[in-house]
Amino acid sequence: MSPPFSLSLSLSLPSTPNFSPIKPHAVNCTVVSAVGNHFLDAYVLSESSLFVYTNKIVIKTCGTTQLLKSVRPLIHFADKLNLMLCECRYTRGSFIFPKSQPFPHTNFKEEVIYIEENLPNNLVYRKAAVMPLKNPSCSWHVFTVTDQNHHRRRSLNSDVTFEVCMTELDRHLAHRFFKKIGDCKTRDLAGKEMTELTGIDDINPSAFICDFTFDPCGYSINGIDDDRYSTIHVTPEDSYSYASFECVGSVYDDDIDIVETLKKAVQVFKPVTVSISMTSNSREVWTKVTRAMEPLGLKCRTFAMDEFPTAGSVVFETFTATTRRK
Ligand SMILES: C[S@@+](CC[C@H](N)C(=O)[O-])C[C@H]1O[C@@H](n2cnc3c(N)ncnc32)[C@H](O)[C@@H]1O
Repeated sequence: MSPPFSLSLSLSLPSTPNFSPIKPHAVNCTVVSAVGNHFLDAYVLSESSLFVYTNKIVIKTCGTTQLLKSVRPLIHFADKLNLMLCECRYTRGSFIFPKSQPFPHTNFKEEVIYIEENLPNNLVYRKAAVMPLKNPSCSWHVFTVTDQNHHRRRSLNSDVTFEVCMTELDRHLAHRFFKKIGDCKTRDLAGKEMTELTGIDDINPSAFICDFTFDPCGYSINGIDDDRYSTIHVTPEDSYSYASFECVGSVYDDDIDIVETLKKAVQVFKPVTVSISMTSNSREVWTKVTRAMEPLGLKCRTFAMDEFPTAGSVVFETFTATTRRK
């Protein structure tokens, strides 16, 4: 029997206008940098990140990429390695520029149909939900699908995955993600400098990182810490500034408290709006998160919770700044 593997896809929010990078492949993004350790390989993409484990692939893209077009080739290559897909998860926020999204990202229903059409027949247990349903301009979309052997299995581990979207970043802080005029540093050096200047290096000091600066602005970083990954992507342009942060941690970790990590990441940007999705087996973690955002001047505006086969509980909260930032 083939060993099982799982596929996790997430689409980040904005489409970034005003540039036309060379994007030769089906999904419309390319690998720009890579690191690896004993547990996983982490790739920075021109539009976000890709993490490859022996039994799992996590791919995150944004803008006008066609993320879901990766499903068929990934399954094809997994099959060549004699791996059998046992679980697939797709998540995304609401599109900021829905009309700019190319097929198959036309609407959530169509996206689910597209994924289903491209999945093997063994994945029979499906659930799709929009959270909260009543607020389509600011909601979290989750689709999970699993095979017979996995759908009842509630993972016993304490992992929690945070997917954070931040908009209207503090202008002064966002401008630190622009290259200085006349700066001829190599991308590696410029990336290292941005990582230190912005305090991103302090989010998880034990992570092995891979940072990348774009020209004339924009920044991406992947961090790997044993079997866990974290990633940040920054679009600092004033009129549509945006940053995403995603990480995996444990609800029981004391040494690297996952909620502290989350707080540090939000403080790097001091955004006006933040949405946080938490996927875990713990129903308690969201209370810690809500409490942690208050001292940062962020008030919880919406809350939604749902259960998904194998994924566990998904909690989605949105926050806005209580005082308008400059
Ligand atoms: C960090 S990159 C891609 C990450 C994506 N926005 C996300 O949130 O996942 C986006 C930023 O890089 C800049 N950029 C410059 N050249 C780019 C390229 N060739 N491809 C993608 N982004 C580029 C954009 O203007 C934007 O500020």
